[in-house]
Amino acid sequence: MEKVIRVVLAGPRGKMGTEALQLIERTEHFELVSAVDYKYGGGTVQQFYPGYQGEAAVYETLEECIENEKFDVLVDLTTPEIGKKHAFLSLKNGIRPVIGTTGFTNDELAELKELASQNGLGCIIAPNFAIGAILMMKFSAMAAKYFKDIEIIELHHDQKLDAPSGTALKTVQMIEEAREYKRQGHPSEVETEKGARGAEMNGMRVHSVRLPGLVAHQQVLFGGDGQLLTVRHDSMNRASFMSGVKVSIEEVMKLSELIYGLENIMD
Ligand SMILES: NC(=O)C1=CN([C@@H]2O[C@H](COP(=O)(O)OP(=O)(O)OC[C@H]3O[C@@H](n4cnc5c(N)ncnc54)[C@H](O)[C@@H]3O)[C@@H](O)[C@H]2O)C=CC1
Ligand SMILES: O=C(O)C1=N[C@H](C(=O)O)C[C@H](O)C1
Repeated sequence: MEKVIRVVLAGPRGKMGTEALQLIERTEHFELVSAVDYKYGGGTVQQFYPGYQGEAAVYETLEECIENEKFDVLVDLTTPEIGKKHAFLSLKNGIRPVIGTTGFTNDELAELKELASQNGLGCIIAPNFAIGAILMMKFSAMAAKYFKDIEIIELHHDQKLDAPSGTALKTVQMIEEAREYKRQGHPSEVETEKGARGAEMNGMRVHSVRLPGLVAHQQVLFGGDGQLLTVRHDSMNRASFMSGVKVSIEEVMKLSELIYGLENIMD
């Protein structure tokens, strides 16, 4: 039998958190120790997750949870601001973080990497847990060797707090590793309306669409002489992210360093 991994979930009532609760519950070798939720602090998970048979308590803050519980992994599916705070706090307290929130700067990633290595702890920061999205990024990096003119369009639901998405930022980073800086468009182009050409990153243009009805989508457009290539991924629901969350909880237990992006733990 596999060793049981004791998990705490931050953000259990969110769109991702609700899926993650179900994943933890149905996975035999995962144990939900407790949840962190500012609204239900002092209560139990049963209060907002009908049908749940366990006794996991809810803490208002991660600090309180760490003081009272023993666990292996923190899964964070809250907000960019809280995800960052929880990543540092976990590593400082001997807990392995699996962070799904986005918005980490390079300096913050470097600081967390150092902290994880110093403490010999695994830490996974995953801009996107969906296998298809990881392949979309890998294919984009491959294509960038041959097509230097690139525009990224990421499309998300209108409740998303950060723009561009973590996936778009990671895609830019992976493309940067595969191609030199190249400024997109005409050298003398002018935006008569600010923002019309999107954000400029390593010469690429990144456009963020926010609409009700969307979940999480991205297309990377490559232009060449007389040809276009589009690499696109669509998450139609949050279940698409759960196999990546499961693998991350399992893999973070075997790591003693920080991994940024699941492509680094895929064969
Ligand atoms: N890496 C990935 O593959 C994915 C990452 N995400 C990211 O995950 C995060 C959550 O996404 P959704 O579930 O769609 O958002 P959501 O808004 O539905 O859920 C966020 C939850 O966090 C809770 N929360 C806020 N502050 C908190 C705190 N201090 N302590 C505990 N809980 C707190 C909120 O009450 C809410 O229930 C976002 O940052 C999003 O960008 C979303 C989908 C996929
Ligand atoms: O907020 C979301 O929904 C998502 N966030 C991640 C991101 O910023 O890339 C992953 C996915 O796109 C969904």
